[in-house]
Order: sequence, then structure tokens, then C-alpha cells
Amino acid sequence: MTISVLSVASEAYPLVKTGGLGDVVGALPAALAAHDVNVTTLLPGYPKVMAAVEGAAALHDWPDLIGAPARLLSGTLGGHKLLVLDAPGYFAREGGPYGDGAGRDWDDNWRRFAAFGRAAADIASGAVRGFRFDLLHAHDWQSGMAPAYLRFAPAAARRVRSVMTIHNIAFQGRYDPGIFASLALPDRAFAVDGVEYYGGIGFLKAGLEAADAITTVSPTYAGEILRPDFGMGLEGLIRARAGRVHGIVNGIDPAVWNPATDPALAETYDRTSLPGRAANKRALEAAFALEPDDGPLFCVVSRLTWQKGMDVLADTVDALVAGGGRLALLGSGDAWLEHAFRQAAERHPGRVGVRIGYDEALSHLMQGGADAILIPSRFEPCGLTQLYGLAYGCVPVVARTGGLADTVIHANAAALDARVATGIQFDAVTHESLAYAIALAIQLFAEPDRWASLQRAGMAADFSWDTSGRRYAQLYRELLSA
Ligand SMILES: Nc1ncnc2c1ncn2[C@@H]1O[C@H](COP(=O)(O)OP(=O)(O)O[C@H]2O[C@H](CO)[C@@H](O)[C@H](O)[C@H]2O)[C@@H](O)[C@H]1O
Repeated sequence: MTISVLSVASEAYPLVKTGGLGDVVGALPAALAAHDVNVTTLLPGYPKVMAAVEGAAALHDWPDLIGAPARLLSGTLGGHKLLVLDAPGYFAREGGPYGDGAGRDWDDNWRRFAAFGRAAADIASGAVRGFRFDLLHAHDWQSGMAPAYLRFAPAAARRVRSVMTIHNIAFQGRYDPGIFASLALPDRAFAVDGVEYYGGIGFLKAGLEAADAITTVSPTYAGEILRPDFGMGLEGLIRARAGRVHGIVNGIDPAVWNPATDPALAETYDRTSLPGRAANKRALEAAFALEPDDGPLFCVVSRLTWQKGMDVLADTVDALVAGGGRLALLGSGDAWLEHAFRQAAERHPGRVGVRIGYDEALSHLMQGGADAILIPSRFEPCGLTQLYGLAYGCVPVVARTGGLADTVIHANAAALDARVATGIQFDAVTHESLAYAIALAIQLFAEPDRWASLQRAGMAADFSWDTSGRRYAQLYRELLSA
């Protein structure tokens, strides 16, 4: 039996992406189609998303959706069904999906994403003629109210199952209790097993409490968030619902991330033609004004934040250069970290190149041209850049946490001898252990056979969506038969 799922998210590649959430939501429809699951994606009508549904006729109107009018439009996303919530009062703004160009969050984010969640629940439960879904799958706090609205719908409404996925627990959508009156929920929803969260309202909390199942994006992280240091206030709830928590690792979309076909590369290559990477290394050096040489070239493609351990990396750049390495960094985020990396580039001209900003094509060239990618995250639900690194022969050097622990095989002596190692892991996110991991990478790089073995083993690993798509499909079926 084919299952129809409404996937509800604030980002989906290629229409809107600020990070890994966009990649995963963009890849899910194809990943699940192979397992007899029909996915329709619902996105907010940001200007770029609206451009993709230009001229579409309205399928439904909400005269007053949590305080502003909205309509529903349809289009396609990579050949799969797309629904767009056109609500100009909420989404027709310049800037990013969550804030203005200067990075300040919009003051009315609670209203924007409450409206989004409300619309999702209406659509899933059949309020829009022509649409009927078996299950609603919500991603991150921006969609967290959708399962809550389903749960607190009038008793007569059709029961629709729901799944809440945590991609990043650090962002929780936490607001003052004063907004409750505007959410159009029954009074009983303001309760510890409802939308109430430490005296206020929690959007992610609401979704986690209401959903029939909770998933996160790696098995290790699913275990970590039971603990206070990773659960960030939600660990109690997650422990209470532990029987419903599943860790399903992300895959990568081979149509977008494949070094044999990638149009962003200077030269395409595969596992049998690794020397083809040299042309990409030269192009990368040119793009970052680095001295061309054959020594180890590290890269970073990351949000510049505490989560990603970028403060520790900033303290370790000098050691990396002193050891004979070079660094190309692409990222944006906290102003003080952007400043620290700009200064590092000034200290080490030709050895450290920094590009502050967001550049999708350049991120592909970095994976295709750098020798290793550094990912010193303090927590990492799954991580995608290490998966791209593995697929591209750009050896990941990662903190042993979350999905990084699950997807990289550390180059210890036994793994190297068995030729199964795919990268380097280190334990504590400190200057000392990161410097040690970088030194180990430089040492292994100096042994070309060993290094090529790391690259080839990584490129041979299977991170396609096939296995994970099957697991989501299985979970949906279990929930529908319960
Ligand atoms: N400056 C830049 N220019 C171009 N591209 C850039 C960029 N900065 C980052 N990216 C891209 O954004 C994505 C980042 O994805 P990650 O999974 O590594 O982390 P993120 O924290 O965003 O995702 C959260 O959700 C995902 C999805 O579940 C989890 O894997 C992860 O652990 C979790 O923190 C990658 O595609 C990367 O290439």
C-alpha cells in the first residue's frame, strides 16, 4: 500500500537552504519514493519559494491564519509534489528565512511558524479539498506546532499520525507564555504534557510531546539527547518517551553530491581516478589565494558557531600552519568567529584563506579539492559535510560525537592495517586534541599509500538514502498499523 506523507519544513534544497535541514528535506521525497511512500513537501512562501510557484492558482484560503490571511499554492520540488503557504504578511520579506540580512531573528517568528504549523495540520487532516495524508512528518522547531495542532484538533477530526524529527535541538522555538492566547489552542494545551515549556511556550517541545514518534538523525545522537549535556532542557521529555525515539542516519543525494558528475568541479573523478583531484586542488588554491603546493590542504565548510567547535579551531590554526598544513575556510556565523578567522588569514597569507559567506558551488569544489575536512563539533546530530567528504575523497577529521561517531571509521592501527579506516576521530573538543588529530592527518598524508587507502575506503562506503529511506518507510508503516 502506498502511504502519503506531508513533510513539513522551513527549508528544502534547492529552493531554500541555510544548512543540513534543507539538504535532508530536499532529498527525502526521492529517498522515500523507492519505498512506496509518496511525499508532499510543505514550505513557507518566502520570495524564492514563491518564484517557483509563480502563476499557480490558490487551492485553499485561510482568511485569518493566526492573525493574517494565507493561501495554499502547489508546484514541484525536484519532480515531487510541493505545497507552498503563501502568506505575504509572514513570509514576503527580504533577508533569510528566520531573520533580517543582519542576522537578527524576526520578532514575530512565533506567529509565522505557529501559522505554518496550523496550516500543515489543517492540510494533513483533510481541510483542503483534494488532499488527504496518512501521516505528517515535521522537521525541527519551525514545524513543531504542526503535530500539536493535530493533537488538539476538535475530537471529530480525522486521526493523522505524526513524526517529529530533531535535526538541531539547540534551536527550540521558546517564547513567552503571553503568546498562548494567540495560538488558537484550547486552554488544556497549556500544560506540561502540551505546549508549555518551563513556564513559556516551546515549539519543538510541543512537537516532541504530541508526535507519535520522535526521530533524530543518528543512533549515537539519539542516545546522547537522553543526557542533560546534549538534551538542552528536553532530556526529561525525551527520556520519558524513549521507547518512541529512533535514530536514523541521514543519507546524501547522489544527484547533487557525486564527484563523477559534479558540475562545480574543475575535473570530475571517481575512486579509480583520484589523481583527477589535483586539478580541483589547484582551482581551490586559486579561489582562496593560497600558495600552490602539494602539501596537505585542509578545508572547513561550516556555520561559524560554538556547536561546530569553531572557537577551538580558531585557536588551532597557528598549529596547523606550523605543522605544514594549509587551510581554506568557507563559513558564516558569529561575528567574533568571522573576525578571528579573518585575522588568521592575515597572519598567514598564502597558507590560510577565508571566505565569509555562503557559496554552494564553492562548497562542492572544496570537497573535491581539499585533502581533508575539519569538523570539530561539540555536538552533531548527524553531520553532512563528513559524508560529502567521504564521497569526495576529502578525508574527514572529526570529533567523536553524534553522527560523526557513527559514520567515520577512525584510522587506528588495526583499521589502517585492515584498510577499512575512512578518517580521523578525536575525543575532547579542545585545542590539544584537535591539534593532535591534525598532526596525525599530516603524518598520514605523508604516506601516500595509506592516505589513498583512507580516501578509497571512504569513497566505497554507502551513504545513499536507500537504507535510511527504508527505515523511515518502516517506521511510518508501524505507526499506521498501531
Ligand atoms: N558557508 C557555507 N557555504 C555553503 N554551504 C555551506 C556553508 N556552511 C554550511 N554549508 C552546507 O550546509 C550543510 C550543513 O549541514 P550539516 O549537516 O553539516 O550541519 P547543520 O548544523 O546545518 O545541520 C543540522 O541538521 C543536519 C540535517 O539533519 C544534521 O546533519 C546536522 O548534524 C545538524 O546540526 C552542508 O550541506 C554544508 O555543505
